[in-house]
Amino acid sequence: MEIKNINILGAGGHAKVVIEIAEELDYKINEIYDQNPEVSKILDYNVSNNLETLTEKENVFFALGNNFNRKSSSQKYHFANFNLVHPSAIISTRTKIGVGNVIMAGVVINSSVKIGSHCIINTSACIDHDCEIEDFVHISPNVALAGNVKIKEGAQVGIGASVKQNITIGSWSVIGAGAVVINDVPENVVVVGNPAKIIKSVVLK
Ligand SMILES: CC(=O)SCCNC(=O)CCNC(=O)[C@H](O)C(C)(C)COP(=O)(O)OP(=O)(O)OC[C@H]1O[C@@H](n2cnc3c(N)ncnc32)[C@H](O)[C@@H]1OP(=O)(O)O
Repeated sequence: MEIKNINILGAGGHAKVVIEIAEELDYKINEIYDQNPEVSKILDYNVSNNLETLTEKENVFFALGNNFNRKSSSQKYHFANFNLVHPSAIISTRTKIGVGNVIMAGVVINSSVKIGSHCIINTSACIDHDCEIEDFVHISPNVALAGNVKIKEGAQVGIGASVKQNITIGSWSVIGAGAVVINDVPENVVVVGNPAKIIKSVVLK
């Protein structure tokens, strides 16, 4: 049987879920890295803080919840050319999908969806027909995207939010938990509520 190797960058809460999906899919986890010198263990794995050696590694999977950090890591490291898809996810065979994405338990992706690279499609999210999700996006748990929604680069749709059909959410914007989005959202803003309204600009960290 082919041995599938993976190195993981990130050792926080999100990384725990990524690790368990990789285990479920029979990946061999070579090493786990985190820049925080106070983090030396995750689950039952040791964590290396020597990120210099990570530049030499292949198949690095970015288990980082911060969308901007996944983008900057993708410019530094040899990223994984595969996706980690939980076996319980239901994904239309007509989905086009890049690399480095994690698709968690209970996700449903319907017909003709496009997903870029290094996205998080979190637990039980539903992405309906013809949606387009660009790179470095995070679709949080229990989000519902209706048909033909476009989520631009680096945006985060917060837990439990709903987005009406044909809506576009601008790059790096944040949709608050539980929001109901019925109008297009420009780039670099935070929106909350029902109906979702802009409350501030996004400061990228
Ligand atoms: C597995 C996982 O954990 S995946 C991660 C899932 N997590 C999420 O989806 C979190 C999404 N984030 C949120 O909802 C955040 O509250 C944000 C991004 C919308 C705002 O966060 P902050 O920038 O820290 O704003 P802050 O907490 O200061 O709130 C600003 C105002 O908006 C209000 N507000 C914040 N979030 C929401 C929300 N989701 N819905 C309604 N109002 C909200 C606050 O009450 C506050 O109002 P006030 O000024 O009248 O007091």
